[in-house]
Amino acid sequence: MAGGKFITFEGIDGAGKSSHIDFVASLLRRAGRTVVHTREPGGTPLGEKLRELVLHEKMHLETEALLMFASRREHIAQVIGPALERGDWVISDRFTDATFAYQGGGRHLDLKKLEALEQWVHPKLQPDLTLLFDVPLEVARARLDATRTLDRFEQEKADFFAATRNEYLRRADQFPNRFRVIDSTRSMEQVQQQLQEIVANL
Ligand SMILES: Nc1ncnc2c1ncn2[C@@H]1O[C@H](COP(=O)(O)OP(=O)(O)OP(=O)(O)O)[C@@H](O)[C@H]1O
Ligand SMILES: Cc1cn([C@H]2C[C@H](O)[C@@H](COP(=O)(O)O)O2)c(=O)[nH]c1=O
Repeated sequence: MAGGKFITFEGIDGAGKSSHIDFVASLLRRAGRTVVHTREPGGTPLGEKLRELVLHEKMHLETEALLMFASRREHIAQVIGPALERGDWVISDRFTDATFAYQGGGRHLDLKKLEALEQWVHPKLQPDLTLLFDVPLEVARARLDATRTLDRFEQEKADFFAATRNEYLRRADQFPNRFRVIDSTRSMEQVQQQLQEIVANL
């Protein structure tokens, strides 16, 4: 795929990633890039229907993981792949690292099964850059409690988020060339400053 780059935003619920996506998108647009801003699960009409299901219906752990990858398959076919082919830059609020962190780390699904699904669904596609917004659980929880009605994931207990966060950090260690860990306990301005430096170096 020529020209464009694929940037993903990750972190436990309430870490602050969504607050900074528009900021990064506008930095890139100012630099003359065409930006496609999307999200997972979701990003397509079918993916958004699957999002409603996985965020609100009780289901078997493996069904949940398979639906995440079903949504992703459609997302790559309809949105991510064509955008990168056109040379656009794609910013996605979550991608496959979220499945490893939430279903693998948080729910303890065998990582080998997830690796097999990843190989099936996108054997050649990986983000060029993954921004991991990292905060202690209590900070994330306080931010969520202050702002919204919680979905099925957001209602999980502290040990689920501890395991999810650990898996994110383990992957950041495993793929240091792709991940940048953002200390999201800092102020919005400080986080934006760091993002500006990262984007300038892309
Ligand atoms: N650096 C920060 N300092 C203080 N508050 C922040 C910071 N970043 C985000 N917030 C606030 O925390 C709340 C949650 O942020 P946001 O929705 O961006 O989190 P998120 O990681 O995208 O969560 P989710 O994945 O559940 O959507 C928002 O009210 C936001 O304004
Ligand atoms: C892609 C993906 C997402 N999730 C979870 C993580 C979040 O709790 C929700 C998505 O909502 P948000 O607005 O981005 O916070 O879904 C998951 O468990 N597995 C995945 O692969």
